[in-house]
Amino acid sequence: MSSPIEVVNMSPEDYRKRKVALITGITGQDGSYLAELLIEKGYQVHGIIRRSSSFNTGRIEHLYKDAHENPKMRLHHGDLTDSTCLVHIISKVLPTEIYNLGAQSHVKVSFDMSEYTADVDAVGTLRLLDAIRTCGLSHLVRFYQASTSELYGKVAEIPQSETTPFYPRSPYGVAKMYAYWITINYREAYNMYACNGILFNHESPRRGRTFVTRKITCAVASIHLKKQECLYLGNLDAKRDWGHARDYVEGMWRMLQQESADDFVLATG
Ligand SMILES: C[C@H]1O[C@H](OP(=O)(O)OP(=O)(O)OC[C@H]2O[C@@H](n3cnc4c(=O)[nH]c(N)nc43)[C@H](O)[C@@H]2O)[C@@H](O)[C@@H](O)C1=O
Repeated sequence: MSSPIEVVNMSPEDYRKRKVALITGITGQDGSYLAELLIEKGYQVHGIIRRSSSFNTGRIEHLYKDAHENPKMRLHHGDLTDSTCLVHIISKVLPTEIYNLGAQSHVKVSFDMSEYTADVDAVGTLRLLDAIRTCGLSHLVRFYQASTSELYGKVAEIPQSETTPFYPRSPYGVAKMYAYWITINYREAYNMYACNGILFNHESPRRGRTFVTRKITCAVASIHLKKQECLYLGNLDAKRDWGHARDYVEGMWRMLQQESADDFVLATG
């Protein structure tokens, strides 16, 4: 096994051959599908999880048994609000690819917790990008930023395209707007391979129950089982493009396998 000094002195090609991924937000819908995909592709996968008094690893339990039983996956306690731990984890793991999927991702909640949303979603992205620099890995690591169709917010045209101007309409959208531009800024200022994936809504059986698709499907099941009588919803005029999360995580991986970094939109059309 190579020492950390030998690893950071490798050529970018040899460094990437190690196939080590670090995922923030690994316990979420996308993180769990991405971890599965990367393990299948022969990556060693590392995930950052937030400390919680209750178990929050339900979506990745089938992948993570014990570090001794599954050496392909390791979890680290950490948080996007804590730069020290990000530097510590990155310097230990020496990832070849970093996927920043960690976020306060609920649009409605971002109005109730706007400062927290900005701290995690906007400044958290900056902390992660800067941790890569602090570890001296800017020229070696490939970085994926989970951007969002919420950047289009009050849409300037229908349908949206790569050239549609952004107009975020929530603290979530505005925080993600900062993350989008800081990713581009690090790409241009430090020549980092850093991509934004602007993803439209994507769903799966692993989608959290507070998002509208799962709220409705779970309610239908509960009503059928006579455990619930009615369902209360909010704005019914919104329109959404829905893809499947499993397809979209493959898109994330492909964005990091290009010759040069760019920003991409994923939607079903
Ligand atoms: C791309 C984007 O995708 C997601 O954001 P979202 O589209 O807001 O997701 P949602 O499932 O909460 O809402 C869908 C629509 O449905 C409306 N809606 C009506 N009634 C209820 C309702 O009762 N609950 C909820 N949650 N929504 C409702 C709601 O107002 C909205 O117009 C996140 O992953 C986000 O992180 C992201 O980046």
